[in-house]
Amino acid sequence: MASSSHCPTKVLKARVWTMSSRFIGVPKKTDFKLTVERIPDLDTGEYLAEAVYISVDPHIRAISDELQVGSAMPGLQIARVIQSLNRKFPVGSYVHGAFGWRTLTVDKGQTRSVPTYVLPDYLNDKSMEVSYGLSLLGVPGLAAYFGLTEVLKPRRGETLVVSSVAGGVGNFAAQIAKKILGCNVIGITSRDNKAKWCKDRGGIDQTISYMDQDVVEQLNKFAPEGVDYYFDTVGGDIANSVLSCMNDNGKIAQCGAISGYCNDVPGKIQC
Ligand SMILES: NC(=O)C1=CN([C@@H]2O[C@H](COP(=O)(O)OP(=O)(O)OC[C@H]3O[C@@H](n4cnc5c(N)ncnc54)[C@H](OP(=O)(O)O)[C@@H]3O)[C@@H](O)[C@H]2O)C=CC1
Ligand SMILES: CCCCCC(=O)/C=C/[C@H]1[C@H](O)CC(=O)[C@@H]1CCCCCCC(=O)O
Repeated sequence: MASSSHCPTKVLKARVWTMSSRFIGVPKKTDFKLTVERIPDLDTGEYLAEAVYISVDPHIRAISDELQVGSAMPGLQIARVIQSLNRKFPVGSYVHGAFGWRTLTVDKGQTRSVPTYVLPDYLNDKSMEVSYGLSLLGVPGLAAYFGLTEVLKPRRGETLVVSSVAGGVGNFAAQIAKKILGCNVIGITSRDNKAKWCKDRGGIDQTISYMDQDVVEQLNKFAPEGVDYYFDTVGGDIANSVLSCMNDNGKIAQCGAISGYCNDVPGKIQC
């Protein structure tokens, strides 16, 4: 029997956010409903985890047509185990799981849409934070790292453009490309304040604020010899602009297309 602080008599309730109406355009507060769910006593092999961080991803909007109205919102979490009848998930450990937008989850450690796992012992390093399990050391960091090292494979000194460079995935991609791979990195974001953060904190070479500047004009200025690689997460007009500045045999990693996620036409995501 695994060690446990399991208390069968206490009634626990989870707060669960559900999709109360289908999204039209950008989701509104009224499209969500907060519900309460009773947590059953644990069975053998189960553990109970309390949400510490919930990741609210753009991806969820993109797949929302597949969700049932009234169902719980899906999403990744870092949750802390507070009761356990499963040796692999001891009380006090932090778990990465696709538990959705809910405060308490009973789980068996099975793979859901992504694997469920206890965070490795990087937490012993005081410079590391639990939230990194959902960011740099989670799916956004992996998407950035493998998109660069397995798909694009840029070489030192080559020019790489990253869109949504102030976002989770884009900011990791740009920093890995600059600080580890030694590329000349141009980042695209909406506004100057975000661009400044990417340059000052992220060390990105050049930035373009697409709300205030002409993307093609700026690319021609920063990359007069053309763009070698494009790490794209937005699609749409920005992607078309970058494409027009690509060199022959340039490479593109299509990692997302956020500009189309809030389209009202079901199933139509413009890349
Ligand atoms: N999170 C993940 O694990 C993964 C995410 N992706 C994809 O990466 C992309 C970004 O996701 P993520 O980094 O998590 O998201 P974030 O929420 O961290 O960043 C999203 C950013 O996208 C930009 N954006 C929003 N709408 C538009 C638009 N219409 N046109 C151009 N840019 C827009 C905004 O930045 P700005 O103000 O600069 O426009 C916004 O801050 C998405 O396409 C997603 O599907 C892919 C793989 C994994
Ligand atoms: C249709 C647009 C795809 C854009 C790519 C993207 O954003 C993908 C992100 C996910 C990745 O494929 C795996 C993930 O973990 C990312 C986001 C998290 C999704 C949570 C799903 C939770 C659930 O299904 O319960």
